[in-house]
Amino acid sequence: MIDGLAVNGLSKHFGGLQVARNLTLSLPGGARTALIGPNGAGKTTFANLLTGVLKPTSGTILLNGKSIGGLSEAERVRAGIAKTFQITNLFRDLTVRENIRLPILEREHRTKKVFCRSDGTPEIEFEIVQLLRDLELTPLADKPVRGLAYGQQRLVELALTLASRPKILILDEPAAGVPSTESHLIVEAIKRLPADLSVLIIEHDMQLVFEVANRIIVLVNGAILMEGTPEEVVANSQVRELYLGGGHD
Ligand SMILES: Nc1ncnc2c1ncn2[C@@H]1O[C@H](COP(=O)(O)OP(=O)(O)OP(=O)(O)O)[C@@H](O)[C@H]1O
Repeated sequence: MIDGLAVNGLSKHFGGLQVARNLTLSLPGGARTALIGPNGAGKTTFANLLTGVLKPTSGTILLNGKSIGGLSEAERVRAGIAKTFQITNLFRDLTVRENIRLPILEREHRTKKVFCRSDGTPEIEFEIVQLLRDLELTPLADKPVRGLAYGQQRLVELALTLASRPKILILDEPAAGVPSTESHLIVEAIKRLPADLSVLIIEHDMQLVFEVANRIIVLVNGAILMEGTPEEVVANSQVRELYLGGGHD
């Protein structure tokens, strides 16, 4: 059985506009792969094809050898494909702990916002403590989200996503809007993610990409221009010309 995600010949048209062109790639268990490319290259479209927000025009997506093409968004989350929540999904008046409790209750089919204010089962509370620790949020556990720095809020968002116990984690611009003084929080959190989790990072911040990714896929006009190590990508003259700019070194 193929371990992880295998995408084969994935294409998407919006009318006459082709935004994904015959994309073939794999994200094996433990992958730390970045998807980069200029604005409009099709990165978000590709993420939406993986999560089921969009249906492809053609092509297949296999997770651990099984097709997920026919699954809804919710079914794909249950199958193990998760994308980071947008910050607006956080309940700003609830504490960090209460926010993290919500997706766990939901996963356990006990979803009701009112329940997240009080302790769940010992297993649920233990899981929250572990997530808080993994993301170094323990000191902030009982603070309302509204008082946190933006970078810290992004970590809470990541904790919420991890609560679905994903096998494939898509981080869509994890550092977007995070002040440079806080971006190290994001980098460190990504570095501490479970080793066997496959991570796809869509990110414009090249410094962050080079710190956390060991494979980079370059997307241009909906097609893969190249895939390689960060060193190979930086050395590629087309990438330097098209994306990084000729002067990048
Ligand atoms: N629902 C849609 N209908 C029509 N065209 C769309 C739709 N969604 C995206 N597009 C187009 O598809 C192309 C790829 O967009 P996409 O958002 O995937 O690029 P991106 O690489 O994520 O860009 P950015 O880095 O700016 O976020 C763009 O030309 C965009 O205008």
